[in-house]
Amino acid sequence: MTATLIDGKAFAATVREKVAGHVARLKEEHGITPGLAVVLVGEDPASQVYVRSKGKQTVEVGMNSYEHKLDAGTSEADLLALIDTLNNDPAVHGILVQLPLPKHLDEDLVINAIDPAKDVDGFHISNVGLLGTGQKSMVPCTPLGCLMMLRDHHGSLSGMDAVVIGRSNIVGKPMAQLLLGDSCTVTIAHSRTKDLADVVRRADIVVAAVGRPEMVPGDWIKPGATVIDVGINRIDAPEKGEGKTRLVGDCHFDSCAAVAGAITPVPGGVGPMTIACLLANTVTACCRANGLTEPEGLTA
Ligand SMILES: Nc1nc2c(c(=O)[nH]1)N[C@@H](CN(C=O)c1ccc(C(=O)N[C@@H](CCC(=O)O)C(=O)O)cc1)CN2
Repeated sequence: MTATLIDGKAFAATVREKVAGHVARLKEEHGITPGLAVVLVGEDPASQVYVRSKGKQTVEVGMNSYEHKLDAGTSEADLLALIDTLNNDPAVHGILVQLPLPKHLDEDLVINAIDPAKDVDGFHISNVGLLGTGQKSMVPCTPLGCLMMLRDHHGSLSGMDAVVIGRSNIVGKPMAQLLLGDSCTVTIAHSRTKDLADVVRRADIVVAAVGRPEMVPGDWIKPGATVIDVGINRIDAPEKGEGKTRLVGDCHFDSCAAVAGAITPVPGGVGPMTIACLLANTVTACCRANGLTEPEGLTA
């Protein structure tokens, strides 16, 4: 491997430390404790792990955590009623509904019921519009984490060629907006993109967010490029024993790392930054709600 490893786990720890410092200041100087409400509907095992981790890390940085675990059969009306209660609760500065939701619930309707000022996921249509027009918004956590790591590694991103593979509302589209905001020349590639390999080969920055295990091989990567791997895919790992699995990204790590200048690993890359940025967004939302100066370096 020749690439520098961008250690998301270590970087996330520094973000959490900064968040904890701001939380302590909010308590001491203003008597305010930021509060984050996380809503989980159903029993998806991965979602349960993420929600537990969010609650634990929220408390560790000194904030209040409010967990709402609802039955898989919860009606849309009951979920919307809970969101309304949280929207009107002054102790709650951030609201997050864990995705995916069970099939009978309309994700767009539910997300757009959250007060945009408390939408720490940045998925509400108002925040999407504000980000798209370069205005102050809540920024989705995963792309924000990627941007923080890229800025930390490169300093300025101005003028760099960036290719985002994947056009999801949660990662691909907001990631492209953020890179554009930092004056990159941005291409969004997807499943219908012609000559994907050639498109990716032009990029100084590759952000892979397609959810297809090891789809990007090293020979697609321009020598010295920075590879940000958003994918978290569980695959069979018979080499570890019968029935065993392991996590891989959307990029084939060994071949990409042999060519890239820098690369994020999976696990331990983008994933830990997602929760760290959620905490950062909650502090930002709390400061904005109280008319206080928001923390520097924790937003886009
Ligand atoms: N409302 C939301 N739902 C979902 C989001 C989100 O940002 N908001 N993102 C994902 C899940 N997610 C957080 O919710 C998340 C995914 C992965 C990680 C992480 O740290 N992954 C580890 C590996 C974990 C493992 O061993 O399985 C890593 O990459 O190192 C954190 C958060 C979908 N839903």
